[in-house]
Amino acid sequence: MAENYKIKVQNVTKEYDLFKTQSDKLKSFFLPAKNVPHFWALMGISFTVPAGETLGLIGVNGSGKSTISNIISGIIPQTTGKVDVKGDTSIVAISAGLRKNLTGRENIRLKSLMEGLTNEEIDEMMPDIISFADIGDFVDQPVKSYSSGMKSRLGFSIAVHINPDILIIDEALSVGDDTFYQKCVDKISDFKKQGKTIIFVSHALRQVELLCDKVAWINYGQLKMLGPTEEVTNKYREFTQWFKSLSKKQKRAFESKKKNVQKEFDINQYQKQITDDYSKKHPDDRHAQSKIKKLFYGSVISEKMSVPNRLLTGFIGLLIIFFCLVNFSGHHVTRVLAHPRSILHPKKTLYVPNNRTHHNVIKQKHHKKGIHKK
Ligand SMILES: Nc1ncnc2c1ncn2[C@@H]1O[C@H](COP(=O)(O)OP(=O)(O)OP(=O)(O)O)[C@@H](O)[C@H]1O
Repeated sequence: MAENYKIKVQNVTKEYDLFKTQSDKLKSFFLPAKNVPHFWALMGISFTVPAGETLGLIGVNGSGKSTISNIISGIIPQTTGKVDVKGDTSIVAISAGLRKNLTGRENIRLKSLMEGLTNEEIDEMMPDIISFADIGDFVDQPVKSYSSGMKSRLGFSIAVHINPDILIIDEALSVGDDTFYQKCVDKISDFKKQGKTIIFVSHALRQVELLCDKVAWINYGQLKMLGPTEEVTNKYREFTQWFKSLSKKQKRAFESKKKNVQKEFDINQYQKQITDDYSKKHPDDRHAQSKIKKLFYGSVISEKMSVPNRLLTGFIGLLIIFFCLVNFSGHHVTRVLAHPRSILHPKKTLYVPNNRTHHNVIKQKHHKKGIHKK
């Protein structure tokens, strides 16, 4: 029987390379990056969200909530693990999805087209989206002139009117005023009644308690707890109160210890641990290793180029440079191949194909000027 879930996340990790400069990042595209520190924003997260459930994601700043939401929405890829999402997702985040140089109205059209709506459907929905966002004449101004509250209103309005199967709300309600917040809560409740699936990322525990059926507490890249809303929020409150009671020095030491674990995380060790756990549960399965390898890497699009791809890209780059130099030298490519040094002695005129040789071209020029050599 098929499992009745909308989102299934299995052993998901996310690694970031902490490049010092943009040029280091660009270089790493072609050459293996050396001495670049790594940071594992997620160190193996697994959970399932059944259809119709509202799951809250809570955790301190930098714990990985946005990273996992963005992976589920398909905005960024995971480093390892499997993410299975059944249906269309629409994400509302304070800073996601709006093009700052386009007007509000243009953003509505662009985002709706990207979600597969036709121009007729968008024309029909446009007044409702504008009215819900309640941003007045600003709808025809570029989004870069909006306050964060206005961006959030517009983003939320577009996302709910597109009517996705799965709605992901990342901190988008935290910047709106009370009236808009109430409108959003009503809309989210409507969504819940319609049996839609929602992921709600927030630091506002009261909002989480009001809206969520279950809560996942993400703690420094790991799933610390998943369960009924009150159980998890109560434990999280205890943790934040304990953390607040620490001195500044103790807080810094605690955070740096956690971040070091994220820097030193060993993906191979983690894969081995998951394989061992699987083998203990299924002692007769001789394919445990390959199954876990497939689970880790089977659905991952690598952001890094493999060695053959690096070599191929480098070779194509060299070919392009070679043909540019040949063209610049004015010699025929066969001559350059036969006498490579000729590339260092460019002709005065560029290579002319067929019978329009250098000599003929000069002759024609002289002819036009009326110069006749005997
Ligand atoms: N592009 C990136 N490059 C390097 N590190 C990144 C990148 N994006 C996120 N991170 C790091 O990954 C970790 C998780 O970030 P994320 O935004 O998911 O946390 P969060 O729980 O949503 O935080 P907040 O509550 O502050 O929004 C953080 O330590 C962050 O610095």
